Amino acid sequence: MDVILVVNAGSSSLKFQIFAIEGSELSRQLRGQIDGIGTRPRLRCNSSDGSVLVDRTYAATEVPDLQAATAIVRVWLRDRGGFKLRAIGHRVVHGGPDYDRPVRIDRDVLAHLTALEDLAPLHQPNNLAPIRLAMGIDPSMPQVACFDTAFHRGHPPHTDCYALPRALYDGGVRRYGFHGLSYEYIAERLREVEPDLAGGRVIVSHLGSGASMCALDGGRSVECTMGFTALDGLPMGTRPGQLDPGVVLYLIAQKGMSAAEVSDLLYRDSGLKGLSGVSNDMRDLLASDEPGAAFAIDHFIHRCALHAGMLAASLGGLDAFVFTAGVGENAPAIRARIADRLGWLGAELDRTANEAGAVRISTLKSRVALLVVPTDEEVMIARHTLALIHAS
Ligand SMILES: Nc1ncnc2c1ncn2[C@@H]1O[C@H](COP(=O)(O)OP(=O)(O)O)[C@@H](O)[C@H]1O
Ligand SMILES: CC(=O)OP(=O)(O)O
Ligand SMILES: [Mg+2]
Repeated sequence: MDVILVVNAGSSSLKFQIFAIEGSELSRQLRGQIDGIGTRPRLRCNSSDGSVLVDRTYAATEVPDLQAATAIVRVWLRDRGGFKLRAIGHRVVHGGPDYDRPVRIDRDVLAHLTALEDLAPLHQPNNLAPIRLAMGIDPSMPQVACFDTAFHRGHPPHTDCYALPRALYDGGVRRYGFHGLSYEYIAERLREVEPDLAGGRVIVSHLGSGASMCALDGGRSVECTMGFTALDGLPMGTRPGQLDPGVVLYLIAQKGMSAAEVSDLLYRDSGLKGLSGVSNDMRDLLASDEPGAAFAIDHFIHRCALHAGMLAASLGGLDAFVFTAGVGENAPAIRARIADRLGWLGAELDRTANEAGAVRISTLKSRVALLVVPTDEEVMIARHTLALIHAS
């Protein structure tokens, strides 16, 4: 069976899927992930009919990082056999100013993407490591990079610039936005499940370990809370979200911190983890009695509400608000608190539907449709990969 392997290295998880190629169609064969990397690692993989192929937990020290997770997944996939690998599609978080669509990877592309590693230190090195590994094993294997940033590349310059001297914009310092594969998938999915809303004004809130919101106007991205890097916008598992740059200057000038120390603080020790002193994982915070856990959640909800207001302003109103990703799909208590803060926009939560995990979780009289739509960055990557290998 000819297949495409899709690899998606997030900040706390490694997700993978295998799709059989059936002409111009794809059929999912298996879907797996190691999540909780460094905290509570768990390898799970299901076949297309939902049956469990593996479900195994590890000690945090056994899977401390993405590299260890990649090694485990590689061995597990190799032992399964039965697939003829035709191409590998990768999620690559940062595409910089030059890539506004997926690209077939060669050594030049890889060098270009390597130069962006510092702009996405939690992701880009992890995204590129499996590309290099596969290139070393079989240089002729087609590999495709699909970017988080590409879906947002149509933002006009006056919205994706910072108010800095123009030369910096020209040199690439601009708001790129991230989670674009997730937003592209949701925009397509909305056309199937909610065609009337898909053409309207929609905010998608991708609330996972990394978190952002995207304003979709008629299915096209017009704003994203993330910017030059995936640090901006909402508070996240270990990242602070929006921050006065004066804090960074203060830490360097007054506290004597090096750039590397500030980077570690902002990428690894802030967000829910830094604020709560308990965990970066929303599940742990929801289960905790520590006052820090409740405080971090209060902050998260508050910032989500503020950013939702900003994006609603960018759209000039709101027709639908979509929850997705790890927290958005699985935490009804968080959805309820965010939905309550959208009341001024006319949103009204149906609490029973929310607890039951329905797709539409707003009441019939709600002026804003509240939806839960599971994301699938991997199928988006597989579609792009298939299109590129067919085109070449
Ligand atoms: N049942 C749940 N309740 C609350 N939060 C959850 C639940 N399941 C997963 N999460 C949260 O989702 C996060 C992972 O989201 P995900 O989108 O998979 O992240 P990423 O792709 O950034 O690694 C976890 O850190 C956890 O906080
Ligand atoms: C861009 C980003 O933060 O991605 P993730 O949520 O997968 O960590
Ligand atoms: Mg993710």
